[in-house]
Amino acid sequence: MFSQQGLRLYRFLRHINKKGTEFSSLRNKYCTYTMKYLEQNEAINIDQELFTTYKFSVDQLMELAGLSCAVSIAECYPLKKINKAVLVCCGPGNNGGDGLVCARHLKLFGYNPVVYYPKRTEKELYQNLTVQCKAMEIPFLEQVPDVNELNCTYDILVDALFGFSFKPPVRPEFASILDGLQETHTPICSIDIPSGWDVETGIPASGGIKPELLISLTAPKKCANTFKGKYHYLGGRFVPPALATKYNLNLPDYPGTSCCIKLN
Ligand SMILES: NC(=O)C1=CN([C@@H]2O[C@H](COP(=O)(O)OP(=O)(O)OC[C@H]3O[C@@H](n4cnc5c(N)ncnc54)[C@H](O)[C@@H]3O)[C@@H](O)[C@H]2O)[C@H](O)CC1
Ligand SMILES: [K+]
Repeated sequence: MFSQQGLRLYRFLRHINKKGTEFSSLRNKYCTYTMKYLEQNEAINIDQELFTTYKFSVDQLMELAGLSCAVSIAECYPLKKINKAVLVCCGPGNNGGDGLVCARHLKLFGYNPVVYYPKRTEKELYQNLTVQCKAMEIPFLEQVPDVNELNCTYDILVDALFGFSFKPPVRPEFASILDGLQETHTPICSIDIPSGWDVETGIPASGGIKPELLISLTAPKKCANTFKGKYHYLGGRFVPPALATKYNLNLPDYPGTSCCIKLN
């Protein structure tokens, strides 16, 4: 029960809160038009500043990045609407590391991820991420899956092959998996960059993969301007405000405590 004064205070606070929500959603609409789409060098520089000036470790950022990818995928492909088999294709760099983290979180969310990780590195971080996935009974494929397997065995494909350090053209060792991803009709979720695309100009003129979901990390890169898929998400909620200001990122407000935000 409210007193008259309490009721007035309650209504006033509700009004302020509603205005706050309206302001936030207006701001987000504005931000989707003015958000900075990064050049390759800007993405690399921001990444470096996070490590050097802000003293983050790769493990910290990768965990948050991979988690935000798993949450975005679960929002777009909820378990009720889709079966659970997910193939996570991981490349040799940090984009591949995001994929391994994403696979582990998808498993915790109730999906059945399988990892394809053809070019492994000796670095301790990647070895640990691999052990963690295996300890969670996530199988690793030994052979490159063909297009028939991509179509028939999996409900979702996660592309964590290359991120913002990719320099075209694709080297031969990744040609068959990228060909398969280009031909398949199973939905593809790309982490940060659709693999094989130029980070700035986007899909190659000769053709490339066409993801249904793109999860941009930190801020979208210029190639996201040519993305025509169903869902564009932003993840990697770890950017210190001063860094966002320095690079004029103009990021939208993430809703509440969420680690990702839908941009379209
Ligand atoms: N600040 C952030 O937003 C964070 C993003 N993260 C993720 O890290 C990637 C960028 O990682 P990086 O290790 O710099 O590079 P890539 O994964 O893009 O790839 C490097 C890897 O790929 C090889 N390679 C490059 N070009 C080719 C090619 N043409 N053919 C074959 N192989 C190629 C290269 O030799 C390297 O081995 C970013 O996109 C995010 O996904 C972090 O996780 C957290 C911070
Ligand atoms: K990718």
